[in-house]
Amino acid sequence: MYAQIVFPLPFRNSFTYSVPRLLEKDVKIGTRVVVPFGRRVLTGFIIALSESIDESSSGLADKSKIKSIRDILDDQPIFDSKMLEFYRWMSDYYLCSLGEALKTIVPYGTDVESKRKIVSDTEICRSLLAGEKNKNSLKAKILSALAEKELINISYLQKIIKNKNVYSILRDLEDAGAITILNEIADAKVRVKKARYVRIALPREAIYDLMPEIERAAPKQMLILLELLSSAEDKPAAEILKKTGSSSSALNGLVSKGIVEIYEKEIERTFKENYAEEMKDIVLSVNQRKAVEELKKSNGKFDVFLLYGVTGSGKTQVYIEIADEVVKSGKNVIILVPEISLTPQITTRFYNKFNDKIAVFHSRMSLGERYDTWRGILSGKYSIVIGPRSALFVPLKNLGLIVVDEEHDQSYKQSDMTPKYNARDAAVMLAKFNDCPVVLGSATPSIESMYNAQSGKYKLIELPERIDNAKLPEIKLVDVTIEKKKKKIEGIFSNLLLDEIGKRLEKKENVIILQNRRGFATQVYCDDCGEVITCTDCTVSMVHHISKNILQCHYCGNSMPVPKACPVCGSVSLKFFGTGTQRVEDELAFYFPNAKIERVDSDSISRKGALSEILNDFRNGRIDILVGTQMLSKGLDFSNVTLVGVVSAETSLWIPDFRADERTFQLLTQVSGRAGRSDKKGEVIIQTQNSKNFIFRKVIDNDYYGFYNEELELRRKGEYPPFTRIALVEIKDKNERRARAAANDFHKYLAMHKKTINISPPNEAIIYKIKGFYRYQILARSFRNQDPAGRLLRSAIFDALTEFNRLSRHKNITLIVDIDPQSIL
Ligand SMILES: Nc1ncnc2c1ncn2[C@@H]1O[C@H](COP(=O)(O)OP(=O)(O)OP(=O)(O)O)[C@@H](O)[C@H]1O
Ligand SMILES: [Zn+2]
Repeated sequence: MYAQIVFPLPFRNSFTYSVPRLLEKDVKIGTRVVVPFGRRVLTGFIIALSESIDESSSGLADKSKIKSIRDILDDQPIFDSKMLEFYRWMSDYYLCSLGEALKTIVPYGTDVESKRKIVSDTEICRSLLAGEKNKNSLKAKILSALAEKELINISYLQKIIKNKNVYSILRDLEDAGAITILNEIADAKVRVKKARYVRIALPREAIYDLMPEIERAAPKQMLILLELLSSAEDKPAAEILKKTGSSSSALNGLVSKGIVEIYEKEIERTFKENYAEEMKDIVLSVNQRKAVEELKKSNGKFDVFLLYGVTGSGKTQVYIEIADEVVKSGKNVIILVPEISLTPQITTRFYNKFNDKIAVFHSRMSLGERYDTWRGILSGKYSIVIGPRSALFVPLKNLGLIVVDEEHDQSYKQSDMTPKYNARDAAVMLAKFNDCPVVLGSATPSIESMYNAQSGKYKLIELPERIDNAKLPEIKLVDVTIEKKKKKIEGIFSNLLLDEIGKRLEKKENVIILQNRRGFATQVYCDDCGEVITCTDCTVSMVHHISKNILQCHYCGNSMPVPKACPVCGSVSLKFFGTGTQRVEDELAFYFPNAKIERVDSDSISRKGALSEILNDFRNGRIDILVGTQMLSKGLDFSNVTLVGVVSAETSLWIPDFRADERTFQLLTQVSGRAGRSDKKGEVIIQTQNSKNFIFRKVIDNDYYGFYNEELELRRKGEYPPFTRIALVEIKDKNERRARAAANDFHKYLAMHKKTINISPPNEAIIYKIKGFYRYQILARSFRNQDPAGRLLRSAIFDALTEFNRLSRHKNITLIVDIDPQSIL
């Protein structure tokens, strides 16, 4: 039997392996296997099985060269043939290999990787070294290292001789009998957790008979027995020993008498959310009921719905109702939410309804907790999975519905790793392959999704009103430049905002203050020469963090002490500029010394559980004011919040990116939507230096459609999505010249397609250097009417990649293709 295997690596073809007789009964399409690959051992996915192979077509010269599978990792498939079609689409659409697409199924840390070691015959190595004429040659260096040590890791060898190209020499040495290369499989990073459990091995009657004797001779054993008899369930050995204060010798005594047995049992690691809310009894409003009825019209078949419901319109309850219907019909549901660690509220509400039928994923879980939850899904334990973008790829069978909450959110885009998928768009495809409906919900739908709804591709459902007749908040704009002239601004706050905060504190109402930059001051510059202190590895300014009194780069994490003088001219008049959340918190504490203030940003909530605690305290009135970044704009539902303040609205508006307006509109509308969600009226004060920008009018008027229409025109003029399909190619290297040369090369190959697609010249990226890499970008686009599915665009890039890898002298640089990029910075 033969298996076709793909690897989570950039090569696109599959490889043929033979299946040893012993493993034949366990190999299945969709399982992971461990196989030799070149000189490594890798984990791959079986995508096909066959009894024989067609030697002419597989390009194999010799059947005897086919290697065999070593091991099978999964006892059941983690994907089926339908899923395989979906992952083929992913690899085709995002231009990655099938193996790279399949890798998204597997939770991080469960791969088996190879760690290779060399065992050397030091004698032979020494004599070979003596025979080397050039003692500075690479071979001589390798030999002298091997003559010293009998056992050495290849990676360590590469490090001490400062050269990676050791393989061909090592192969020669192995042929010469000087060394043996061992493949040692390093264990996966996560494994099933097991613990020793104790159970009673005799009938109770028999034990009662033995008791008097045990009590007399071994009182500790008696304590253990009583503990075991007191509960109906088996207990972990460690727990029993601790509880009875006895040592393991007492327990072993009972084992040797045959009274108890010790066995191994799997411990399931689960995450317990600290945040809790009571379950409300909810009767759907008329609009909610209508929405649910609309959704049910799909009859379980593929359909895409855009649920546009204003903030506080009760979208969550609509998801819960429809999910409940689907689960009752025997099918399963995936709910995607943005960066779930930030939204314990929505998970808690689902949890209250579905209890142990629901599996929750989020970034605060440990690897073990994730792995166990994942295996629980595979074994069919759960009907609903809720999580961030990666939850789309869980091995949940029999899918009946996908919900993407806050579909406009940027965090659905994978921006760090290949494939750079957008989980919202992938969700639509996954629903298509499974022939089930998908619901995209938002109070600020993305331009693309609304365009699809307007053009009839998606079905639009609206929730135009807030629950319980709550009104949308009243929004006021404060022009900081004008207020400064009138001397109506102190520090970073306008008098108006300070007054309003004061009023809320008196009334014991709550306040949310948004400033979308973390740190204290976002720029440090020299007042004499104008030098701005930037990161040594990135072309961005360093941010002052006051708690540790350091400057930190938010792109690479580099930090340094605050300099005493300008590094260029030596002047001591360094100025701190730009406002981060720490400074906002600091100033608020100055104006309102008696208020309880907490900060929510990625610095302050890094500790597990910190966010849940803060939100609990906020809900229970132990915190008056929350200050934070965009984290505060997402889905928070606290009825006592009556004021939202935005310190400076332009943090995202000035970013030179075609989505800057859209992002800013969404952020301001969403954060405003946290105010006035109950009978208490809400108010929002937005401070800006840019009051003329059109988006502010739209935010103030709660005019989503007005914003949409105006922005759509700008996109049409700028030739951006949804009118074009775009792809961003990033070429980067630590060597500036090489990066530029490679970008020019790639551009040359891509330009061969300039009849069908529109290609920008290779430009320096706006952030030219990140983590020491110089970055060049090429923006490619095709027009929707000529290339509706984006096929021309992708095939042009694919061809250029092939040519580049075949011909360019610079192919060793890093090249990243981003289809449908979220930003072009
Ligand atoms: N039919 C109902 N009757 C009473 N209360 C309801 C009803 N539906 C929802 N609610 C409550 O209304 C509040 C707002 O609902 P929810 O948080 O789902 O709004 P949302 O549309 O998701 O808003 P946002 O987009 O701002 O996150 C919640 O506290 C929820 O429990
Ligand atoms: Zn940096």
